Amino acid sequence: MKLNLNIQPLNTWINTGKQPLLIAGPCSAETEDQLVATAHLLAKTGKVTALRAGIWKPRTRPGEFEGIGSIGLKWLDRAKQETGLPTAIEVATGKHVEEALKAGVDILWVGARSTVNPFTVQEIADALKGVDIPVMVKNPVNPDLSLWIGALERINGAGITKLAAIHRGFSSFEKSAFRNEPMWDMAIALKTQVPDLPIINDPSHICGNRDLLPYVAQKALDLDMQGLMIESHIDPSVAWTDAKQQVTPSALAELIDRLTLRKADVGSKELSSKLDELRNQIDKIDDSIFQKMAERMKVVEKIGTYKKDNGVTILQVNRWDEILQKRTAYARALNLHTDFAEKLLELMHAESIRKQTEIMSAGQAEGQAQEKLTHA
Ligand SMILES: C=C(O[C@@H]1C=C(C(=O)O)C=C[C@H]1O)C(=O)O
Repeated sequence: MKLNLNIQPLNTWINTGKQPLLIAGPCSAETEDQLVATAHLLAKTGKVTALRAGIWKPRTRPGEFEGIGSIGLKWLDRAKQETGLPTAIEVATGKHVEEALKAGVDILWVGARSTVNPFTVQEIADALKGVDIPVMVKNPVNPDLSLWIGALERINGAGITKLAAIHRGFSSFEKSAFRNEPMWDMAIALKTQVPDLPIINDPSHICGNRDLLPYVAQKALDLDMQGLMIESHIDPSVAWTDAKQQVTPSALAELIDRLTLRKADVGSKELSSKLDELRNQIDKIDDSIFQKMAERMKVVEKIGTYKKDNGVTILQVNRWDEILQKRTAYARALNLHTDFAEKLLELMHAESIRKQTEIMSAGQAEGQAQEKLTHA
């Protein structure tokens, strides 16, 4: 289902001339020198679209550096005057919005910890009423697409049409190579539901360490995201926050140079007719996969009826296990990824269980209704 948000195209409110669009700057504004010097080095790379810096930092545990606060807004303004870079900061309260607007900040973003809380988002939205400023909404900490969309709707509802989403990954109990699981499917689902909404990827918070940045940045661009937000510090080794994931401005420039830019627009006739031909093949194959699925479901229905008549349970663990083993081995032989085969089988099995449950309970529901009638 497509969602209608009132959004202005990205190129009407940010300079999309640089490829890729890049918002860079330190995780936190620490001192005036650190911020201004970093900004100059970033501007010198010629690759940066806007300067970011954390002024108020939401920290998980108390007692950590919680941002330099309002004074940093003056430093940010100086950096902007000296480099010409527009500025971007996170706001988490109505008061932050007021102060940022007064200080002439150009772009605001709502952080992941705020997006989870509709009260906070509404407070920010209320403070933005009647203001014409670009706002970006980071995904909520937890993988909940509705919360992300809800926050975008609240900000849009306040009249903000220069709107974008930021994909910064999702918190997960299981430890992996990433600080925040990318769960790319969430960003794809958002793009599918709100195709006009630009999505900026934040490799720094997904990765949590600088080594993984190129991989995530490239993947984001290949998924047709509209830009990147990457943390950059003049000397990451002494950064007060997120030292491991920040890169120097020159390392950032190198990283950007190594990215391969691909176009979303299929463009030329030759390219599009070749793609059309291959897509026709995909259409036919997909149709036959669905026909086979429907055939399988017909057999499942017969099995369901047979089990019902003979008092046999729906779930048959041994048979299910046998299917999992045999089919994943077969999939491997066909060069299909085991995870993919398992997921597909699990989906089919769940649907098979659902269908058989429907068959088993059909009579039951009728019986219960009959019983109610006779007792009435
Ligand atoms: C269809 C059956 O019921 C369930 C569904 C299965 C399937 O869809 O392949 C396999 C085992 C059962 O858990 C069956 O018992 O064969």
